[in-house]
Amino acid sequence: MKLMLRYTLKHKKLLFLNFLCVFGFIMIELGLPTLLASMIDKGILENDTNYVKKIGLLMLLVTAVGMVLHLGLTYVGSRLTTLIVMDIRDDMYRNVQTFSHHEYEQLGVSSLITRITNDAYQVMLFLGMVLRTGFMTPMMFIGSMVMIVSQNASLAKYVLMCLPILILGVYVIAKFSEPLSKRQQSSLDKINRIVRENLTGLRVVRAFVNEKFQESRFKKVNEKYTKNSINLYTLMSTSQPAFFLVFNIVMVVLIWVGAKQIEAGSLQVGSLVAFIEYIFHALFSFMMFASVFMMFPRAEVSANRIQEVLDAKSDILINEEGIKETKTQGVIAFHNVSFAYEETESPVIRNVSFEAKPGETVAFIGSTGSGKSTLIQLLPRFYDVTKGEILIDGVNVKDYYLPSLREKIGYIPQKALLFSGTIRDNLLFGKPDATEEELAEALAIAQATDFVSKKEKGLDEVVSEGGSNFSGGQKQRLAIARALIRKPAIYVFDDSFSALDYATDAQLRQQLKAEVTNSTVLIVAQRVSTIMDADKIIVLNEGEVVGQGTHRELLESNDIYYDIASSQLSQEELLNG
Ligand SMILES: Nc1ncnc2c1ncn2[C@@H]1O[C@H](COP(=O)(O)OP(=O)(O)OP(=O)(O)O)[C@@H](O)[C@H]1O
Repeated sequence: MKLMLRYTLKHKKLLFLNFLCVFGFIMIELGLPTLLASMIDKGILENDTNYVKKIGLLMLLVTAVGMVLHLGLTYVGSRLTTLIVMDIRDDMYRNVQTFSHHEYEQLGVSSLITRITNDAYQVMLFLGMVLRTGFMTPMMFIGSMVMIVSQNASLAKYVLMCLPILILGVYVIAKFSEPLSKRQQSSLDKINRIVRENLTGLRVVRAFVNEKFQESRFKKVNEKYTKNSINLYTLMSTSQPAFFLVFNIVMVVLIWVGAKQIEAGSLQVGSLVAFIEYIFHALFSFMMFASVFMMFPRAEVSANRIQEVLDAKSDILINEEGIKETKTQGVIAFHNVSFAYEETESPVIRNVSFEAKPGETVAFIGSTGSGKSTLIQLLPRFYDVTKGEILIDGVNVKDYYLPSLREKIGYIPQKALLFSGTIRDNLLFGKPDATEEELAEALAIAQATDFVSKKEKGLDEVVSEGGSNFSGGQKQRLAIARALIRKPAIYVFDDSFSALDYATDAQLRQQLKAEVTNSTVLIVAQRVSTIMDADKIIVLNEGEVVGQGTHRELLESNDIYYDIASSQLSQEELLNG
């Protein structure tokens, strides 16, 4: 509720206009039955045609004004709700951008997508309803009740008698709809997750001929969602017939009692017609308000899910006051660094220390799961160390203004990711103002000139979602070119050469070496041939450094390194390495 109120109050002018339209519309709606009563009693029953015409014209005019106000109300209400939801989505997206990997993992990417799209949409539906009818109906109800009681108190008691029954019904429906709404949104999260997994992993699903299994997985969650939705909508839809039953009973009683009063001469026909009109307004307003009230738990569930995203604070803050400039560029020092993921009990990095200077290449090798990727992700603060410290240019990474820290680092992830757009767009992602020469130079070093020039549109070739129209090796080379364009002080290659053939890998590293003479290079690799020229190789085993040195030194002194190298290189390569 607070969330919706906060965002609505940001648009005070539109809100005021909304109120104005509501107020005018109510005045008109409440005035019409009185005009009608007067037309019947003073015009029709007394055969005064002029009076009928006069009041008829007045009613027409009033109805026209009412229509304009109604149109205004719909326009202002829609504008207001779309603006509110736009603000909510913007704020959610902005906050999600600041999340560390930990918050992404905790909330789940699929759930975040549902929250930004569907939950925001649910809030929009509810607010639309509130703005159009939520304010109007209570006022209309109160106004109509005042007219009902003031016109005929003896008939009014029948209307008042049915109100507690209606209120109880609305309360019961709202109470039951809340848990159903919660379940509905969480099954939507699951649908989203399975669709996402299935579509991104379509090739694996097909290769393993697992379509039937995946289909049944999807069917299961889809059925659950449908069942929940049916229960929710059934619950909501019982409200209308029940309401009309009560409404019709009240009408029958009123017409019965009213007819008797007319017979006794204590009530005029026109007054009874106006009275019935007011009752219709009162009960109809009540029903509309009840619908808003019943929609509230559903919207509240969504609003709470949105609030959760807005409240989630990253443990890795931007640090506005942090250091932006340093004297040196690219000096790295890890001091007794340990790290544990929140989900894992024991540390996956244990007491790691090493140093790297500009012009040096430091490589990491070790069995899968030994902690190589985790270790280098601590550098740009994708995660924060649990113990120890990491210094870049003598400053603890935590003391930097976060964007300045990340600007120092050219990070090329294990899984090359391209954005949809063109090749040029993807390269400019690294440096928006890069010149044509800079683009060409980066492509040349990354060994990408050849395949890019063979594309029909060259740099303007379209990149599909996730870069699916490029091979794994091409994607890796474009991802490397994107990082090279920035000319950062530190390069971090997380197994970024794995999809390249040996010759391209060797050419790329050779050109890279000539290009990045003043930068510090960290390379994670599975292939010994990729890192054997490194100035320092660090061997990791279960998160611990079990060896440091050059290729030659490690071959002689480190069994784990020797085993890895001998499983990949020929005897000749081992000896000449
Ligand atoms: N997000 C995560 N949450 C929890 N545990 C994780 C997470 N990412 C990795 N791990 C665990 O941390 C350990 C180190 O993983 P890491 O990816 O750093 O290894 P690696 O040496 O880079 O492996 P590979 O060579 O296969 O890429 C593994 O045991 C892995 O299961």
